[in-house]
Amino acid sequence: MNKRHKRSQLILGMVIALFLAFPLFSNFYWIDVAFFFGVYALLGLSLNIVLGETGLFDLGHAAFYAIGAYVTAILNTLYGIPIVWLIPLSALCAGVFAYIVTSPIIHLRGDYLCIVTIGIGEIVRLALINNPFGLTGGPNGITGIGRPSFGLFTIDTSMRFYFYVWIILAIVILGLVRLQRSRIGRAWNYLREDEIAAEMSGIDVRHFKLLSFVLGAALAGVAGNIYASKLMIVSPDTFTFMESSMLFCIVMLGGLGSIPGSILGAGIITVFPEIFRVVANYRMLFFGGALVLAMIFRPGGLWPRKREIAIPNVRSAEEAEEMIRPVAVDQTRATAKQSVNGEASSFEKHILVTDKLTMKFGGLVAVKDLDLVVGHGKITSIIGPNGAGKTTVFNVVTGIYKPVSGKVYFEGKDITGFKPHKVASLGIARTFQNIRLFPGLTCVENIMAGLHHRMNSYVFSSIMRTESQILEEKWAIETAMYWLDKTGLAGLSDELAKNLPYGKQKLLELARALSSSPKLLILDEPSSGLNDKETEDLMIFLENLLDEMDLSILLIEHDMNLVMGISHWVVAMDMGIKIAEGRPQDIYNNSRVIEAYLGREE
Ligand SMILES: Nc1ncnc2c1ncn2[C@@H]1O[C@H](COP(=O)(O)OP(=O)(O)OP(=O)(O)O)[C@@H](O)[C@H]1O
Repeated sequence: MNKRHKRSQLILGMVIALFLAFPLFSNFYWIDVAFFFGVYALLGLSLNIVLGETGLFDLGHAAFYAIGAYVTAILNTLYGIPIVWLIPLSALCAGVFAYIVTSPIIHLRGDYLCIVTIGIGEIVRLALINNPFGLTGGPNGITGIGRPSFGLFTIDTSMRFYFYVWIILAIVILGLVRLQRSRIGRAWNYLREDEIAAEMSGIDVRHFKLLSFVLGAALAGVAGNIYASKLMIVSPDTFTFMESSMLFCIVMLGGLGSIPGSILGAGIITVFPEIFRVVANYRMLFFGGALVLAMIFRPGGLWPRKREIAIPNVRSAEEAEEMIRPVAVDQTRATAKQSVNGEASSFEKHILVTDKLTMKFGGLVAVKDLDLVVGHGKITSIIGPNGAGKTTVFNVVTGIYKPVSGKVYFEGKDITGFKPHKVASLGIARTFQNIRLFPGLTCVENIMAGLHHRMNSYVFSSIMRTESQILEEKWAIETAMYWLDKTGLAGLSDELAKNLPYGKQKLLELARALSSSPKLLILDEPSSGLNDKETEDLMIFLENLLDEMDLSILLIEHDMNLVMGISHWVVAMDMGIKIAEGRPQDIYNNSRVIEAYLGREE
């Protein structure tokens, strides 16, 4: 057991001891405060999934809390369904409600999403006040809600509620920690850091955003159930915009994506007002000031998440090889395919084909009727002056833009208009002209993004830590370490991507693309910002990759030495049109290409 592990266990032991001893040295008033601390910790953690992990601004989270509380109140008072049975039902109803209301708006970002979620919160509150179908009791709410009971044991005292909520919280924390360290948690973090890079790495943006809303809402629903059974009354004035704002503060104050941070934030929000009750009128002023100061001096929150990946135990070389093998197997698939019958078919020769591809931005034709072929196992370069439309071609091929007309075929399959994550999962990986990494995540986590679509574990297997999930995680970490090593970044596994120098960031982006075991690698100006030596190393690296992986490469490059040095085929573009194509030497001497770059001699 290492030192860190021992320290964590010691801290955990102390926290449990404090938790058990707390009722012994406090009165009922403070036990009740501790209960509400637990409820707000649950709520903070639920919003942390949406806001902290996924970066989605949700200022209407109290709506999901309300759904949980009202489902419990209605079904318990009208039909006598036991409170404990209503815990999963509250979670389910809040989750389904979140799915229904956020599905149409999930594509919204930042402040737009924020405003719409405020609207959702207000609509729910107003609906509760209006007493639909006579179910919610209007402004007075619902009274007479029962207590949770387990057989003959009923949770009916402050002390029991205290243990009840904190035991549920402990189970929730365990599940969330596991989720955070799984493929699901990483996918959420990738979305928070850079949505386009995440989607291009094979992550279904819509799906994972919805998942975070649904799980966050379900957890808020559980908090609603506990709250309703403790107070035995629910009314709309609990679930106001102020309540949502307070939950927002909990997450921001604690630190985005930090589980201990959200608990600390909940502690501050619930315990401090009680301590400062004598100056009750100035409480909000104090909060506002504290939040401003916290954001200035600790913009990452009071207890930010420390990012590190638990590297699996050192294993024998054979075991490591076994783990990484899937990459090698995938990499060799094309070789076998090409050698069938000696002569490859047209589509086997050309991994990518575009047919009369056209892309417009308003009145500007960025790409016009482009016919492009990328040879199987070859390096094809697109060159052309600034604004020629090269990056637009990449964006259309990778699904970021939908073309106005024309088709894109990958391995003979029409992929025109496919979403970027679908394109990535078919075997196309790319890097970007202006590097798009996940800056706040470690190098290993960045590379693991490329492995996402090759992994299968989901919510249940991640929370339960099934054997297959553990194995898959180990495989992903081993594979990421392999590519880290291969791209010359060994030793930087736990370094945050944003701390790397520019050249290393480029390599990291390349490692992420390669880890997905692509059939076609698309590189947008890979040598920009590199010095001559680094460019030469890159050239050798790419050529070696072709030998080792049987990969096809399509690149945009301004460095003519690189283009002429490694390309098998060069396509020249100007003003959205293909003006020439051929072997590098032919293009080098082509008068139209020279003219496009240097202008016509008067
Ligand atoms: N999202 C967009 N909206 C509007 N116009 C765009 C958009 N993306 C590209 N363009 C325009 O399309 C044209 C082609 O741009 P593109 O970035 O594809 O050129 P490029 O050949 O890659 O240039 P560079 O070498 O400078 O990167 C340019 O005139 C550019 O301004």
